[in-house]
Amino acid sequence: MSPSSSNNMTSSSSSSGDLAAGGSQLAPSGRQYMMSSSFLEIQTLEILMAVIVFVAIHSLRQRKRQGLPVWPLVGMLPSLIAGLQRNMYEWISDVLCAQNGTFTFEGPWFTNLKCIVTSDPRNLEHLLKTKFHNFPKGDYFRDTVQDLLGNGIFNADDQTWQRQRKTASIEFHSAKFRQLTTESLVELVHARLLPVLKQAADQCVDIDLQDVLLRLTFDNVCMIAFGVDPGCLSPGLPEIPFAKAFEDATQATLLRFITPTLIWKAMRYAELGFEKTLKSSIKRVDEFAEQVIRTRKKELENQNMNNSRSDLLTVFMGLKDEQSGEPFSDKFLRDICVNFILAGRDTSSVALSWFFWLLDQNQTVEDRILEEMHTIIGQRNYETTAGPLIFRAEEVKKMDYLQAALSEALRLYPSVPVDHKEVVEDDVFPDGTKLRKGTKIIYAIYAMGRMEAIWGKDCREYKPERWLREGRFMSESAYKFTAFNGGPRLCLGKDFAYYQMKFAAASILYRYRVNVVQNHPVLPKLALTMYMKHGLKVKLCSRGGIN
Ligand code: HEM
Repeated sequence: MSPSSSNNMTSSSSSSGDLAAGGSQLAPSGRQYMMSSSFLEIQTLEILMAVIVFVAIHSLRQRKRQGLPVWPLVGMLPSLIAGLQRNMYEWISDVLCAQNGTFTFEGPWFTNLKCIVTSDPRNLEHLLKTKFHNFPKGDYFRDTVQDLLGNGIFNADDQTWQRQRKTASIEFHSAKFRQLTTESLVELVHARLLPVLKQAADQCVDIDLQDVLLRLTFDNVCMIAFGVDPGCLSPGLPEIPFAKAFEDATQATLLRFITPTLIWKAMRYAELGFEKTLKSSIKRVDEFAEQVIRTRKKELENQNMNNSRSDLLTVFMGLKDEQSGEPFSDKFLRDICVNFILAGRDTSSVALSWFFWLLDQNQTVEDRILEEMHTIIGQRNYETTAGPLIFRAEEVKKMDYLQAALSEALRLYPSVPVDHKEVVEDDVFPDGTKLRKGTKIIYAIYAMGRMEAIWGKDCREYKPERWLREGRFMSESAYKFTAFNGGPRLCLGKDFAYYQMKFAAASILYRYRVNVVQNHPVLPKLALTMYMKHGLKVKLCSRGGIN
């Protein structure tokens, strides 16, 4: 109803009141005209209301599919928007639990927001392993993330992907790379992380642990991917423009997935809203990557450093494009670097943040981690007691309970909460869902951790014990626990990530109790990886007398 029609109705009702009182100033013909025109307006309104109610009831009754109302024109979009207001991942989990693990989302008819969402391990195995070639990332995904990720490993299929995977895999499994990662971690944790935490503890100030951990993994991945140290984790926690630009870019890229393609493309063209942010943040990301590539090229020209460096960038610079026989272009090197930063920075840090938050609520789990840690240290020879305690690689590997506690955190809060594939040829999922060529598939990793059918009645509880058999850590099928993906695209950094998380967590827990600040709001943020929306504000309590 328009404001003017509302005013008319008010004035007409008051004039009818005046009429009843016999006090009207209006001539009879004017009065009749007023009455008939208000009558017409009311009738039109009533008809309009009746049509709206009819359409609503009809669509709710007739077209409620998979528990979700399908509205004319806009499909299931209203339900998605309502889900976004609350917590999108919980909304998806609720729908999937009610629909036994698979449902079809239908967006507005004029958009391409239609996809099949699944959390069924049988479908996951089919998707990620058995019929791997029938489910690439696909054109829709590539088009959506192209501006940020280019042709890097996350965004590539077929030979472009295979080439990067093979090279990176050899590198990740080389002794030199393992040595680089272990050494860089000792340096980062002991010379940077612990002093920053000590300062916060000594001064009794709250600290955003997620921010600190993101700085740690950012510096770490830059060291192993680029061979440069950006110094993000240092006293005073300086703002690093590249890190900020990277975060803005990943967030804006995710928004493209929930915006009709035509709309975000128009926004990109007109440089509006999140597209404007994306453009400027990608520019800053590119500037950083280009500078690193230029510097490395100069270094390699001036000195023969090929043998002394073992970072990924140097390895890829030494290779040639199989098709052209030429060295890789700077643009391709930039894509490789940006993809590895995304892979290595935003995953372990957010996983650790959820882990510390869960630990704060589960004292018995923390006690068991400490007990395990002290038993392992107790097996040391006593000639090495001087100086700060630095966990050794073989000790970290023995920490089975800690590994179980981290896996349990990842089960409930996977760093990559949803992932995407596209159907190449018509197919059928093992659960009977028909898949048409070109259909988009979302596999809901977050929801999988909340399925009773997969984990049992206690699926929402934090129980590291479910990962242990006779005290030893036992990994689960990648199609049931998909936090690291599965099949040929299994996370390449999985072993490194566990080592990194265990080393950092043990080094912190050995020295501090991490208390989450009371009433600090903890919610997932809508981004490509599962950041905590408001960070993780904590107070650190020194365990006393430990260096
Ligand atoms: C808790 C930590 C981590 C988690 C939960 C995790 C999870 C994942 C997931 C879900 C994927 C599949 C993504 C996709 O295909 O869309 C993936 C791929 C990948 N991860 Fe990780 N990751 C972690 C840490 C790391 C680290 C530290 C690195 C490297 C420094 C890394 C390197 C990679 C790479 C290179 C891929 C691409 C594999 C491919 O497509 O062939 N990850 N990871």
